[in-house]
Amino acid sequence: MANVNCNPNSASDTLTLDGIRDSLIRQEDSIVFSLIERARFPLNGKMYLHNHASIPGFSGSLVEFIVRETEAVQAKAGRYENPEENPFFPENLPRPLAHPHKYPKVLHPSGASINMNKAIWDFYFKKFLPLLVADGDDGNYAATAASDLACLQALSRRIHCGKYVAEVKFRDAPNEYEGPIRSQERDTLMKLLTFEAVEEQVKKRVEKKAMVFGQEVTLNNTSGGGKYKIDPSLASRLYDNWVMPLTKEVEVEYLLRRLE
Ligand SMILES: O=C(O)C(=O)C[C@]1(C(=O)O)C=C[C@@H](O)C=C1
Repeated sequence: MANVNCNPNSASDTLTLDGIRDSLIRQEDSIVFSLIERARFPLNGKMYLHNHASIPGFSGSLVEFIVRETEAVQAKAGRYENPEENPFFPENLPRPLAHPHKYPKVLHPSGASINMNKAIWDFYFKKFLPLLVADGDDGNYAATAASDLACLQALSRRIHCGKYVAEVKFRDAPNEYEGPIRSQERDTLMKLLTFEAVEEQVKKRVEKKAMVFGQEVTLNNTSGGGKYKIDPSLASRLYDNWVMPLTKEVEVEYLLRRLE
């Protein structure tokens, strides 16, 4: 079974760039499926309006309400004890009530302070979502918000795996990275960690996954006539414009702190 985790399952599992890339490839499936699920609903724009839902004792949009409440429940169950998981609303999260699982510590401790979720929230709602879904309002707000959260969590998990990618790149070539880390040269670090050929493959594969997962499956061999549940080129654009640039930003931020 392909590994969905960037964090190794046990302290003895070695961290390798190939292993982490395999996990990123597996996570593409989760991301593409979550987009297909969200695209079942129209925009349902009222969900995103501040205070439109008039929830007693709560100030914010309905989607914010659902994300905050869901994160609180998941925090109690220990979700954010996993160093791969980052909450969208980290303030005042309840402590875990469930018996904690011991995750192997492979990251530098200062990596925990990196949380890119504000940028993820902003691009997802302001730029990406209007391209993904049809205009309109079908009133299915709670189900729609739950599917937004599934997209956000899958994207956040993938983008924050940049911490593991950066850690393994540093361990594989400390001599190359130490100089630019000491002089805090962002641009040099960005160049060192970029592999354009890999990025091209990622974009092509994600587009293909959107075609394969988003086609109509029938029992006779007639295809859906080239109709897909989401536009395959949009999946590739999502990675090109936001997912990979933010993953690289996580990698740079991590490396800048790596020798603290
Ligand atoms: O695979 C890597 O080396 C990564 O750093 C991940 C990733 C990506 O986000 O997919 C980001 C930067 C590289 O240029 C290639 C791919």
